[in-house]
Amino acid sequence: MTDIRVGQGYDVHAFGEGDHVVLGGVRIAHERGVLAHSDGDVVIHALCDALLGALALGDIGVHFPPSDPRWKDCDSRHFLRHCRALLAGRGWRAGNVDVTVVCERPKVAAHAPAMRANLAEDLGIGLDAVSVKATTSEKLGFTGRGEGLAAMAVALLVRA
Ligand SMILES: Nc1ccn([C@@H]2O[C@H](COP(=O)(O)O)[C@@H](O)[C@H]2O)c(=O)n1
Ligand SMILES: C[C@@]1(CO)OP(=O)(O)OP(=O)(O)OC[C@H]1O
Repeated sequence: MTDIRVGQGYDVHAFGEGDHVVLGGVRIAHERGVLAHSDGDVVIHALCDALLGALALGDIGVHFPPSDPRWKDCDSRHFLRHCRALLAGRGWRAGNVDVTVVCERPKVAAHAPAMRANLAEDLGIGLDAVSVKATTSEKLGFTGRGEGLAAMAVALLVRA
């Protein structure tokens, strides 16, 4: 029987009108918001895709279609907790997860502890198993031009 699984996820949202972004469930004041059906939390969306990918369960849009009005402005932590339940129902849990946010601004590092705490709570795992990092793209590409932000995630699953 396989004892571990691994998945990866990636998400992008363009900046739009607004005064904050939500990353890892943390509201961060910013001069732009993001264009999204939900709260546009790229950290959680990438993480959900990593968790779903580890069990070949499709992606976040399969489970939460952007055409469904129930997910309009939805707190993405709801999606993450749902993914945890899907895993648990199949006998798995997250072992550790690692997320990288890519944007010039907002600066993320000071918010990483609160983001990690949210993710750890929603996944039911220890803080030491949840990593959140950030990088600029050195002014290159769409993130470098400040057109949007991206996140990449990797999740290792272990038997519950
Ligand atoms: N949105 C961001 C981007 C980066 N950081 C922090 O700055 C450090 C340096 O970034 P480089 O892209 O120049 O390597 C990085 O290690 C992060 O700690 C950030 O907080 N928010
Ligand atoms: C999260 C969902 C929810 O309807 O919509 P968005 O907030 O637009 O985010 P996206 O990363 O495009 O993922 C698709 C959807 O599942």
